[in-house]
Amino acid sequence: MDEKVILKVENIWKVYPNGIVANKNVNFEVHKGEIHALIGENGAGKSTLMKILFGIEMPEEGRIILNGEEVKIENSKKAISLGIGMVHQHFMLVDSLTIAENIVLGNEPKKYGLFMNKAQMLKQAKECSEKYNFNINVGDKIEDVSVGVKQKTEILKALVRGAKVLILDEPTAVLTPQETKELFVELNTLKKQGHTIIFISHKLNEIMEICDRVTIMRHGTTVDTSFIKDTSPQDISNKMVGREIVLHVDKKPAKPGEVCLEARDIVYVNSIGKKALDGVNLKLRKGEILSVAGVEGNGQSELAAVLTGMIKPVGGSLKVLGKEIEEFEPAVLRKNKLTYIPEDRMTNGCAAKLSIIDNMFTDKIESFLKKNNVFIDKKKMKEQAEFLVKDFSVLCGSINHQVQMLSGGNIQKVVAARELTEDAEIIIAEQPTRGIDAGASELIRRKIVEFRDRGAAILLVSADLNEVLELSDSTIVMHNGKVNAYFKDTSKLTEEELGYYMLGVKKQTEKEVNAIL
Ligand SMILES: Nc1ncnc2c1ncn2[C@@H]1O[C@H](COP(=O)(O)OP(=O)(O)OP(=O)(O)O)[C@@H](O)[C@H]1O
Repeated sequence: MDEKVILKVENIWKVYPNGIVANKNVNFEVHKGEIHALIGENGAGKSTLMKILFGIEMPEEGRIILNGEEVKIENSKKAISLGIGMVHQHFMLVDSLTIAENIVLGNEPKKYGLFMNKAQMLKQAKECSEKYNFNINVGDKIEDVSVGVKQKTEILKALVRGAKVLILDEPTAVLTPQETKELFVELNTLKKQGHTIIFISHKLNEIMEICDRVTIMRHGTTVDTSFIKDTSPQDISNKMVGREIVLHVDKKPAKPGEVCLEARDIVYVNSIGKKALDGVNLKLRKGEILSVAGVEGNGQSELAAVLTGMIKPVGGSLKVLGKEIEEFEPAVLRKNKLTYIPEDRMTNGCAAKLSIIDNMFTDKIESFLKKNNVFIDKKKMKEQAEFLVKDFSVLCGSINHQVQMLSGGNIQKVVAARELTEDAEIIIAEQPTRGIDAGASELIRRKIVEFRDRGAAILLVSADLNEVLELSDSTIVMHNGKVNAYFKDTSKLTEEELGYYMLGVKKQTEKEVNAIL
């Protein structure tokens, strides 16, 4: 066995109970001390392969060789004992505990073998964060820290448990440019200390910046591995989808029309009594894309939830298409032609156990009634669902498959296909392309611009600053439940500048912020 290879998978096959072959004959080799990117379209089989390496799924066939020896990884405990760690996109931390407590959770140092030794625990956590040059205060509570710090905690948790191979699932999806830079410095430190990192991402520019090699998956199998220095974003996208992906969406200047959504002094208090929205004002006009930027947890999600009737504010007023809305109810708002792509697609975006076709049309049954107004035109419904599946490139065996059987990105495409309907006049799109591959992301971005050009109003809540800068005409930035900046013309902004407002390092005056009204 080649000395430099730390992990090798050979001829892996994984067939899910519904017959979907998620991994077929996968061969993948990772070198000791490298940052290795794994990229592929939604549904290409990346998560399945990583779940196999972390013991969440077992393959039907194939071998995993770690440090030259064949291993069986029956569960995550075994993966951890073998030195494999994984940081998922959704953090698995206890909010009410400190960073240190989270890091040692399950392995707490004990006094007399009984009580938690707090001093020892803090010391251990501090030493670990210093060893890896992580600049954090281990005594802080998770509920008080930024997303970037939560992510560092997750990485430290894996390192404390002895991870030598670290799998990171889209680690930059929720980070500001500054936090991403910091993460990359830390990853390079880990690399220098001999750790190996598998970096799953849809972001080609980041892969080019931080990774040493890249493996491309397509239709369940690994099709190519290259050194980053020998490849290019175009080359990677060609191998991934068989064509060059246009990474930029052209758009003409906006022609904003009348105001169709107006929120005044919105206040929302969350379950722990904190003002998650503290007097938010905004006006959204027809024919414009207004984006809401912010580090996660600064009120953007709550704002989208209030505007779509998912949660009730304790103060403020809302006008939709010129009418004052008394009841902030989803049904009332939807009647006013407001549609919503929620951030949490599994909880709010779909009924996971229902089929794709049912998810697409549950609230549009009336439009499929036959002339007798009794029976549903199932043929028309099927045709329409098949059209949308094709139009949004949803990878699925059949429109009758349960949504929970789809890969994350494909679930998002089903939700987007359902919400970007012909008659939508106001679209609230929250992280619409998160977790979506570059090709499908290009398609959704183009559709959003098409809707704008047709006169719809779009409120785009996105943590992806490249998306904010590319799509939006105007931008607001949220920090600590308030709008702390309003930019009428996004084209003059840079990611770095936005990052400063997102972190609260910069702040506009109230007059500048309220220029939106
Ligand atoms: N639990 C499951 N049951 C049945 N089929 C599944 C299950 N999980 C995934 N699949 C299917 O396996 C295939 C590969 O999915 P996987 O999640 O590995 O893709 P992926 O490359 O990680 O996609 P994404 O980028 O969207 O996360 C897809 O066709 C998906 O529908």
